Amino acid sequence: MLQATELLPGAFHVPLARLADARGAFVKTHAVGALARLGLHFELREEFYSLSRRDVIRGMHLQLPPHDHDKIVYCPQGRALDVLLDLRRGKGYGRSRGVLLDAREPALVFIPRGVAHGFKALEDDTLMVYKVSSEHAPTHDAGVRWDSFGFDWDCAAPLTSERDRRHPALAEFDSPF
Ligand SMILES: Cc1cn([C@H]2C[C@H](O)[C@@H](COP(=O)(O)OP(=O)(O)O[C@H]3O[C@@H](C)C(=O)[C@@H](O)[C@H]3O)O2)c(=O)[nH]c1=O
Repeated sequence: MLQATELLPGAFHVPLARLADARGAFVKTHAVGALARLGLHFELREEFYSLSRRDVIRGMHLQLPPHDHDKIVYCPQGRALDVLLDLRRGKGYGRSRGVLLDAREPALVFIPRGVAHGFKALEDDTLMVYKVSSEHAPTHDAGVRWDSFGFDWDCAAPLTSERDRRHPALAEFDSPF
């Protein structure tokens, strides 16, 4: 893993080495030792992926205590604007950060519990892979409306889910973190 950037306290963008040869490319996406060198200890409980067309916006999602979890995401196909929103009470509350995830320049994003996650697909067939440190708990699967926290998504007509349109605005969200 290459030089990491801290996006929000405890949230990291970590570039991944892409080893290309005549056959194609090789990318290591999980290395416990490299995460530990960033002070990160991650216990995998579930892994899943989503496929999105261009201008799909998913988010902003997080699981609430006691089912809260850390999350690692990466984009092995396509391109996405990945977005984090800090919902941990304190001076950083409500702060957001966006970072480009491009399969051609692989990187992962580590998202600690208490930080909501979302993204906009910048291309058709954008694949997002997730790893989470607790199991899916539908009763504790929460969110904040994607257009309620002042982030510029630069998207006139996003395709969103019914569930994502019903999330509370940031101003209405009662954070347990
Ligand atoms: C997240 C999740 C969903 N599901 C189900 C619920 C639903 O029927 C279907 C699709 O779920 P959603 O509409 O919530 O999928 P989606 O909007 O893609 O949810 C994802 O969004 C991004 C931004 C994240 O950060 C992820 O952690 C995850 O919350 O899959 C599971 O069975 N297990 C899971 O862990």
